Amino acid sequence: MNTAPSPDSAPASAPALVATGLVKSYGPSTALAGVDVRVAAGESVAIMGASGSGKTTLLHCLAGIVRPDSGAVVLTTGSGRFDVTGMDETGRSRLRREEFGFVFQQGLLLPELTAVENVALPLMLTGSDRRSAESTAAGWLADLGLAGLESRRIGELSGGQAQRVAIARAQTTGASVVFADEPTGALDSVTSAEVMDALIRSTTGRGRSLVVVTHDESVAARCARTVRLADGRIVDGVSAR
Ligand SMILES: Nc1ncnc2c1ncn2[C@@H]1O[C@H](COP(=O)(O)OP(=O)(O)OP(=O)(O)O)[C@@H](O)[C@H]1O
Repeated sequence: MNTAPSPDSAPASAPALVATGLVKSYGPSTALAGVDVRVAAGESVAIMGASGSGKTTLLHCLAGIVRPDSGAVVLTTGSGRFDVTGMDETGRSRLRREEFGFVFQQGLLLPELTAVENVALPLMLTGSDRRSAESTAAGWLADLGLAGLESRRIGELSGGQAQRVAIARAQTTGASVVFADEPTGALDSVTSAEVMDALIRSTTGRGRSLVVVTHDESVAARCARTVRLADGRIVDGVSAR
């Protein structure tokens, strides 16, 4: 990342995301009832569980999108140690831009932009000029097997191609951790396998961590470890370390 947003004093070390005691309620509904989870550098972790078990809430707490009612999330990267839960919204939003990448089911790509413009956007938001951002973006598109499709708008791509554009976009800023929520939910099984391979290769293959929320056992099987939630608690796979 360019500049460390308020790191505390710990020395730089390999990226790792450590959550302890996460509790989050929405009115009377308890989404997380005390979750501890650790994601090591270069590790891929699937989060599984029935609908309503708290998967997306956990992912959002880990990524600093949602602040838990209690508990802590700490990210350690080469840039420093970040108290994700202790930061204000401005700090968390900067952390999300600079240290985290996101891939969602629908990709959240901007349909009016081309593939290369979508991938270049996060770089331009962190200060790169258009020419160098698009050059880096084109490199990521090629890495994900999309060379030649740079100028296509998102609607002119297949679902699998669009998800690979979303994966490229999540990588451009050098994210330490990539979060994916049902990244293959809209794809057939063959395309899903290809997209998961691309996602894993471009993240853990480069030492980044990957956290994937999925209902699909075949997607989870491609991750190094699966954490299972039931009623806001981890029931299996608490930590490999
Ligand atoms: N913004 C919100 N407002 C109110 N309740 C919420 C909100 N987000 C989640 N919840 C509730 O918290 C619980 C956990 O939701 P969450 O979306 O984390 O589960 P999930 O396991 O991801 O479910 P699904 O697989 O259906 O997406 C559910 O009871 C849900 O209704």
